[in-house]
Amino acid sequence: MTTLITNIKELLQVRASGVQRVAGSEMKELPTIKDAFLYIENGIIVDFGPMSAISLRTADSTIDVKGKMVLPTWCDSHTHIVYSGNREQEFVDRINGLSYEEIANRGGGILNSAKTLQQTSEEDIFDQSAKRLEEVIELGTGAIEIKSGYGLTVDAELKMLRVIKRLQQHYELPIKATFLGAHAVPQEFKNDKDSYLDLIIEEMLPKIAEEKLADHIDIFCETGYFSVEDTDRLLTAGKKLGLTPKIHVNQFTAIGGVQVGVKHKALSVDHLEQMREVDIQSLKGSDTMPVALPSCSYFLGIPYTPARKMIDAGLPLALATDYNPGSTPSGNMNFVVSTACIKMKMTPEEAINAATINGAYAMGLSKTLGSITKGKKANLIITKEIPSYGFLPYAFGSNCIDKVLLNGKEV
Ligand SMILES: N=CN[C@@H](CCC(=O)O)C(=O)O
Ligand SMILES: [Zn+2]
Repeated sequence: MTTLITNIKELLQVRASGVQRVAGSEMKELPTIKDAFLYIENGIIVDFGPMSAISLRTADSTIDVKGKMVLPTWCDSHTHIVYSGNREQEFVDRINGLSYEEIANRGGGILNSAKTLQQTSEEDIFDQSAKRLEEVIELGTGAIEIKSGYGLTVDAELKMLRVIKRLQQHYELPIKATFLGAHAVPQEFKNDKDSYLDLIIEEMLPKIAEEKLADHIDIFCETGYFSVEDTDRLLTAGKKLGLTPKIHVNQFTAIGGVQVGVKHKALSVDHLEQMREVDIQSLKGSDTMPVALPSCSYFLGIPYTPARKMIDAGLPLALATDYNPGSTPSGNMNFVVSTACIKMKMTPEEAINAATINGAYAMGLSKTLGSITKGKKANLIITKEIPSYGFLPYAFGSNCIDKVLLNGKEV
């Protein structure tokens, strides 16, 4: 099966193979080809270039996209889209003055979602999550990471991970699974957090490894949740079973989460709304990708990750949604890219790099996704007619996407 896309107004994020991520001042550059073509064979990008260099090719289908742009699909490296029900009441409670922390302390928050999920069948969770996944694919997401963490019992955590596995089998896009059993301390372990960690390490992890249900291990390293010592212990255990760390740190307080992540060679450290100079320094020279989640900052009214400081210090940065029922009930990467420009003062080039190649890196997928490169998957966004690529973040709230292709096929 071959597809030829012709008359592309501008082909964005064109990279030679071997570029796995971009950092610091490199993020300001978004390589493009104007008036381009792109050729796909069996779901893989096999050729592209200026229209003037198009050779006589036959294709099973041709898409003429005059006036439109083509770019790699968004790579959303941090989501919790497998959940049950919603938390609109907490949203209203926050409008009326309660804080996220106060709601959590009253048994709301993550524990509220866990209670609902424990009472929902696997089938029902699958159906609810599949709807969200289909919605974000239409919004241009072509690779995604999904976490467990709303189960908090052996059975419910396994149930979540099995739903993720079924999503992997049903959908065309790559899905990475992350085990987040240490998302919150369940009520019954309130005064005995160590026993909950024992349960995770001794019962959950071996089953997950045996059934090959996860690629990554995550923990909410945060005041009132899990400490740096807990994080160290869990990541050590997870790595022994082949799970790569990808962790929640520095959302509300900076307690050393970045350092423990770097120590364990985490693939990414995510949130980073509270960044000290020492945290920026710790990331320098490491292979760990910092990930910002601006929709979470927007929804909770908390600070934004200091992207400018981080990029200006030479760091790479990825952008993701954090789609979840409590802090970010949105999986719209277009909104993330706009908000990064508007609120974090990232340039359109930086934001697009952060949401494509760097997002792919934060999932361990940048060899196959995240750029227009020969040999990579043809997971592509075809925009509507737009004047420039800067229009994508500028026109926040508008849907600028005409078509999404996964493995070269229109969805
Ligand atoms: N911060 C920890 N976990 C999620 C929120 C979970 C929830 O409120 O349900 C996050 O990444 O924002
Ligand atoms: Zn999260």
